[in-house]
This record gives sequence, structure tokens and C-alpha cells, in this order.
Amino acid sequence: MRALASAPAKTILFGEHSVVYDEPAIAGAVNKRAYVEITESKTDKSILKSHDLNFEAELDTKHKKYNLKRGKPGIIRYILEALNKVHDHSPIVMKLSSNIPIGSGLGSSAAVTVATLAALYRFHNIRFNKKSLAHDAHMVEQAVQGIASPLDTLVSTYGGLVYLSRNKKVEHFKVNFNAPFVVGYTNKHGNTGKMVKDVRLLKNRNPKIINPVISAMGQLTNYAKQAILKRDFNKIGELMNINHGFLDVLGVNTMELSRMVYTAREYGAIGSKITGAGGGGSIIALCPNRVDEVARGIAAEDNVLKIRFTRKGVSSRVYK
Ligand SMILES: Nc1ncnc2c1ncn2[C@@H]1O[C@H](COP(=O)(O)OP(=O)(O)OP(=O)(O)O)[C@@H](O)[C@H]1O
Ligand SMILES: C[C@@](O)(CCO)CC(=O)[O-]
Ligand SMILES: [Mg+2]
Repeated sequence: MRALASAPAKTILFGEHSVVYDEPAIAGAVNKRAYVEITESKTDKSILKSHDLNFEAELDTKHKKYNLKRGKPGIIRYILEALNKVHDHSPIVMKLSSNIPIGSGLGSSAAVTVATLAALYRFHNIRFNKKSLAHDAHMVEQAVQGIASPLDTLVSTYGGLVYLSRNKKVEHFKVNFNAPFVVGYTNKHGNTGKMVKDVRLLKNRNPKIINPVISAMGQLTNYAKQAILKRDFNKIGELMNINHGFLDVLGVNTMELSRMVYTAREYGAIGSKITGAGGGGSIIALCPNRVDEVARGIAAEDNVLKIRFTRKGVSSRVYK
């Protein structure tokens, strides 16, 4: 038997970090994906391989342990947590491929988690739907990171451009939002779990300052929702710039992220901000009529990712 699944990366337009404190957020699935294939193992060992991420590990699914043969271990924790939830510990071979920059604020952990769970459900013939899958994937991210909002796993499961409300209701934007965005990413990676914990510590040390910032980020996201519905790019850009300032206040900005954010504005972006957890990773810039200029400006020192929003969420199938 061979089970296959894939799930998209995401970019957060508004509300990263504040979403952890139940403020609303807006994020969209993008056309970069993680792919997982599961087959029965011909030996008594479970193996996880990734050509794209250049790692190979032997998995002890019962004890959530692994023996790394080569590569970096980080993402394996999400896979082991997913296996531990669903798998019966029979020996399998898992292949992971991905064209999502990892640890770059584009939801690689959520995409890998959602694709792994969907492939496992297919492999074991377990019934699931998007709601249950998004929930289980969120539980995996939370177990690995300590704290996680449901945002990344929701977007990776459902696809499309999503508004997540304060009470965790998902609304899908009906507009065809093919706005001219450029994503820039640095070679310095962030770690979402660590950034979220650092923000919590800052908030605990300075509640009277940080709490109002977080609620202003929520208010800003609600204004952004209206601006997106009206396709008011100037307003969206203005709100992105304010959101970036607030993320800086939360301490998740870095020299490289600042460089990309201000380079984008210098080359004509009408709004630019960190996207994702920060501490390294990515920025997103809104640049009507200036996409090529902004991309060139960022590429002088960092990397550019050409992304499009996609309606395509998780997809999976099985071959018997
Ligand atoms: N080359 C690599 N191989 C395997 N794992 C990696 C590699 N580089 C980073 N990792 C791990 O991948 C995981 C990336 O998840 P993380 O949530 O930090 O980033 P992300 O999902 O890409 O961004 P965000 O959550 O901000 O959208 C981390 O656990 C990190 O340790
Ligand atoms: C920083 C954060 O808000 C988004 C990471 O992509 C964390 C989360 O929502 O779990
Ligand atoms: Mg992540």
C-alpha cells in the first residue's frame, strides 16, 4: 500500500503572535507544498527520508525517538508526534519532500504535520475530514512547540485566504485576492516555539505595555479585513506597516528582517512586514506595479520567493 498526501505553506498577512492571545488573524495558503509518501517497510525498521531537506533517520515510533543518519533533526519532532497519535508502530518508510523554505515563517511545520497526518489516515484507512485533521494537526504543533495557535494548521488544511476570528471561527474570503505580493526570506532561520515563548515572557514582564499592543494588533486585523474586502491596497499597505512596528515592539524583528522590510519600501512596496514568527525567516511586501523592482532589491542581499495564493488545501490518496 502507498499513501500520499500534500499540504500547502502559508503566509500570514495580519495577526501573527497576537493570534496566540486569541486576537483575530488573516493568512493565506500559498503555492509551495510539503509532500509525504508512506509505504510498508521491507525490513523491521521504520525509516524517514527527505531528499529535499537532506536527512535520513530511523524512527522509534513507540518511544518518539529517532536515530539520525544525516541532516538536521528539528522537523522530525512534528512527524514523530503525528505518528504517535495515529500509527500502530508497524514498520514503514516515509518520504518527505518540500519546496517550502524551512523555519522561515511560511508554515513548513504545519504543512509537514498536516501532510503527515493525512497520509497516515489514508494508510490506516481512518475516516477524517478537514475539521478533524486541522484539529489534530494543531494538537501536534502545540505538543511540539508548547504553545501554538490553530492558524497555521487551519490554513494548511483548508487552503485559501482565511480570517480567524477571536472565538476561533474560520471565515473564508470570497474575494479573488490575487494581490501583488513579494516574499523575502533570509538564510537565518527562526524557531517558532522559541519566539512565541519569548513574546510570552516579554508580556509577563510588561503586561501594561504589551497587552494594549496585542489588542491593537487585533483591532488592526479587523480593519485589514474590511480593506481586503474592498481591495483597498493603500489601506492594506498602511496597516501592514503598522503591524510590522508592533511586531518589532514584541521583539521578534531582526537586522535581516528589518533590512528586507525597508528595502522593499525603498523599492516601491506600499506595505511590508515580517510574516510568521520572526526571529529570522520571512517578510511579505505589497507592491502593486513594483513587483520586479522590489524582488530585485531584496535579492541583492537575501532571497525572494515568488508566491501565489492558492485555494488548494490538503490533498491525499491511497494506492492499494
Ligand atoms: N534543514 C532542516 N531539516 C530538518 N528540520 C529543520 C531544518 N531546518 C529547520 N528545521 C526545523 O524545522 C522546524 C520548522 O518549524 P517552525 O515552526 O520553527 O518554522 P516554520 O513552520 O517554517 O515557520 P512559522 O511557524 O513561523 O510559519 C523547526 O522545528 C526547526 O528546528
Ligand atoms: C507566531 C505565530 O502566531 C505564527 C507562526 O506562523 C505562532 C502561532 O500562531 O502558533
Ligand atoms: Mg511552524
